[in-house]
Amino acid sequence: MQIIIGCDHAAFGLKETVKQHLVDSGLTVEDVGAFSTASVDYPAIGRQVAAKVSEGRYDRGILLCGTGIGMSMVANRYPHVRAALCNDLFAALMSRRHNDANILVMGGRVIGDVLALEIVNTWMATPFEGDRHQRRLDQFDVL
Ligand SMILES: O=C(CO)[C@H](O)[C@H](O)[C@H](O)COP(=O)(O)O
Repeated sequence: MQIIIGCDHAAFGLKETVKQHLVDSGLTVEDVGAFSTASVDYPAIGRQVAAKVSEGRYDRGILLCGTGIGMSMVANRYPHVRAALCNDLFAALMSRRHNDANILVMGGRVIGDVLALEIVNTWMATPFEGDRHQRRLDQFDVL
């Protein structure tokens, strides 16, 4: 599975931790930054990740910012992107089972590294249940 990851300055440390965890798990990860804690504007990073997932160039994306809210807003403007803000394990589980989320968003100022890695593990391992949930996803793109 090909993963693309991005963050802003507020979640740089968490991004490094998550990226290393994914690489250690044998996954290929493209990192589009940020590459330090110097202040950057999160939309520029969120757009890179969302565009590549939207185009089908990556199976899954991970976006990290201070709260996760701004990255979620940016990513969900792209067709075929289902970005889910998951700062807890239940949201991570359900975003995969019911929403087939293809971008995981977390807030680096909200959760700690240990919980974040558990969320990543859950989100990566949980399959989409399809059926009635697919019917509902099919109703997303009405414009
Ligand atoms: O949480 C955010 C917006 O939803 C962003 O992730 C940013 O991290 C946050 O706004 C950055 O704030 P800062 O005061 O510029 O560090």
